[in-house]
Amino acid sequence: SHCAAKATSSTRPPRQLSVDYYARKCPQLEQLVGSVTSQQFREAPVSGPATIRLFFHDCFVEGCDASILISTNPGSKELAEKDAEDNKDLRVEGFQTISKAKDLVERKCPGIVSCADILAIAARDYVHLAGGPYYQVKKGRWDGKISMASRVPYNIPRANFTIDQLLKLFNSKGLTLEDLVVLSGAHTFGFAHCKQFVSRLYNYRGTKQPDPGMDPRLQKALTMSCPQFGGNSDIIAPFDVTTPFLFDHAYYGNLEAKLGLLASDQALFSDPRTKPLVLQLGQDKKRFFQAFSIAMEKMGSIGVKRGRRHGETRRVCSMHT
Ligand code: HEM
Ligand SMILES: [Ca+2]
Ligand SMILES: [Ca+2]
Repeated sequence: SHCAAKATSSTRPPRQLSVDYYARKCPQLEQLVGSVTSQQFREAPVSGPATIRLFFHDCFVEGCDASILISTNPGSKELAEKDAEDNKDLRVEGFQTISKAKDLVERKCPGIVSCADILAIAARDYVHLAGGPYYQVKKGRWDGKISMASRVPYNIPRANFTIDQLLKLFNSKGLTLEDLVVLSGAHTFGFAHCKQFVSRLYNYRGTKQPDPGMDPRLQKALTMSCPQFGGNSDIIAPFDVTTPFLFDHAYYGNLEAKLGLLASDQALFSDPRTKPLVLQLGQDKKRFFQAFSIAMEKMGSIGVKRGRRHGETRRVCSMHT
């Protein structure tokens, strides 16, 4: 009847992604993206961590909709997401990867594939290229119409967040305590600027002492690159002192050894809710890889859009259509 029809249309099933979404319209999509990511990876390995972080920052603001890729309109008062303070340190290599892949995909399958899906595929490619797991990527995300710097701050976690703050934010995205621990494992590669951890090196919480949760040898080494005041703001340190370019489970072993770089990393080991999982993942690479694949799929489906009302398919990822 009339009422039943109305009920179905307003309670549509959750927007679903699928592995074979482009099977008919762009069957060679993954190869096209793969040719770009493998070349970029050879020429600039930092493209890996750069792109995975880009994907994370995209999904946490407005959902996985490529809102992070939009450039601020010259002359506009409102800044786009990528120009927000918390996104300033996203490396260009991530943006370049997506722009190159999109150019190639547009040549072969014009007007078909969203930038959001290309970002999800490229992130997976780099995880695998760096030695991590290979997992299928579900597709069907539309690109978003909104990109506002003002929506970034309360959606992106900070290096000094407590586990309570991290959990609250992750829960608000539909992610669990386990997802938080597992996804933080992405800090198995890549780098952070001194300002993100310098508060742990000299005067931790006003004690005039370093953070007791940091190994003294790591603390010493980091003070060499990061002076308390007036250092070079371009200096970076690896998240994983043992294998900074390899996607492995060393991150968790490092936390056990007090070698976590950010306070938010080391907090995963000091909090009794997350410590058991850190210990397990540190001992079991296979388990970490499986869990990471599942958690990336979950993160990759946050706030997914479908249809013209909320979405668009861009020709150029940095510009709305
Ligand atoms: C749990 C909360 C998290 C916090 C507080 C956090 C914070 C940070 C910070 C401060 C940096 C350094 C930025 C810089 O100085 O340039 C960074 C880098 C990075 N983050 Fe996270 N992050 C978190 C979760 C994640 C997640 C979930 C992922 C991906 C799944 C991720 C992937 C990365 C990667 C790969 C880098 C290195 C980027 C590069 O070298 O270019 N992070 N993160
Ligand atoms: Ca987004
Ligand atoms: Ca590593």
